[in-house]
Amino acid sequence: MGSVAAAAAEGKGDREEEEGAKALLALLQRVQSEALRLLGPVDFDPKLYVDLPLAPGADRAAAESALASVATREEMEAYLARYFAAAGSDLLAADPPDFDPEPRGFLPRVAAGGEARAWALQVHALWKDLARRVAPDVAARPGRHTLLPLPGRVVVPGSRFREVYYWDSYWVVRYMEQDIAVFAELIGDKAAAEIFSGASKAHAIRQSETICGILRWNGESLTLASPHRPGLVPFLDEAKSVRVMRSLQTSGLVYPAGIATSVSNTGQQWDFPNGWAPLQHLITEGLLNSGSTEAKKFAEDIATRWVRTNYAAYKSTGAMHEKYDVEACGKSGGGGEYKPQTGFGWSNGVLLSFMEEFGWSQDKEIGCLS
Ligand SMILES: OC[C@H]1O[C@H](O[C@H]2O[C@H](CO)[C@@H](O)[C@H](O)[C@H]2O)[C@H](O)[C@@H](O)[C@@H]1O
Repeated sequence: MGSVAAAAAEGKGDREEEEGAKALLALLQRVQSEALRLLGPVDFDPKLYVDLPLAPGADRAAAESALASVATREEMEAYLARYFAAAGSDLLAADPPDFDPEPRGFLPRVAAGGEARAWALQVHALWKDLARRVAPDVAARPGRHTLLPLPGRVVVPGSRFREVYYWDSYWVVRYMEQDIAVFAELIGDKAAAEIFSGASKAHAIRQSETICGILRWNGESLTLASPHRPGLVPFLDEAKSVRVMRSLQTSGLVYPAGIATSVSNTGQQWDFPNGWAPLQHLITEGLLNSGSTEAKKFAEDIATRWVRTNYAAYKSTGAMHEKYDVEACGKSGGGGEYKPQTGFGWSNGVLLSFMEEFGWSQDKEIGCLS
């Protein structure tokens, strides 16, 4: 085939894939509505349906027609098994061959031989479970998947959150810029692609100069790289820092196991009594960046509560959680639209970041103080 003809054929193929992707989304929306009708709200997780890739060899048009005759929960199960592959099956485990179970410079201020360090190493090992790569079929036949292809390894939050998440990634890995550059390229935003690609390269250079506290696989950092992020948390002068701290201390948000998300108990997950790792981290960073010794002590106090509750919950459940209940040490969070999830990207990143920043001495109790 001549090059013009080949390019035309390729363009036609791209258009077909694009139309296929739109049609798949429309079909999955219909499947989702049907599933809600048949399963009822309790057993229904809306995210499952939008994550379904077409099964190898399954025909989308046939799946569209067959949906009309699905009338029971059992028929829905059979229908899904026939036409779709499992949700998340287009993200493959990506066990990093060069994973170092205890990298050089790992948490230098956490006492060797202690319980805290043994646990931190277990949390570090969780990155292996959370590493994924996108299956080759996603790029080859995008019309059969709802996932966007990313070129390298990625780290996912965990459980039902099977793909890369926007702000979660900040607490997981600084290399997020690389992924944003790819997404920007995909939607044709060349300017954004250049900015984020440049930022990614700049971080890569800075990362190679920073040794302590950065864990690497293949030259990529997999934890929150530095506890100090200029730009994200503003620097306040000492007087303002103390005012902000007092206001936080009297806000009704400070609890034995961390800072609550809000004072309203609505049953929603971003409300009381839940505490989320990124918020503990942002507040702690802000206090640390202040010129006030008292604010810095308060930052350590918040981090200590958070580490203890994470530890106690890990000991009793064997998992790191997406959110925690700040009312009691060792209790994971709940509420909202889906079952509480474990894994968990940003919780692990914040925990390791706190351990790095504040250390943990041999004689400091890691469990809950009763
Ligand atoms: O269904 C409620 C929300 O669930 C997701 O958001 C939650 O998990 C994300 C991944 O950890 C996290 O980035 C977000 O802050 C959490 O609220 C989903 O991404 C949301 O679209 C959805 O509304």
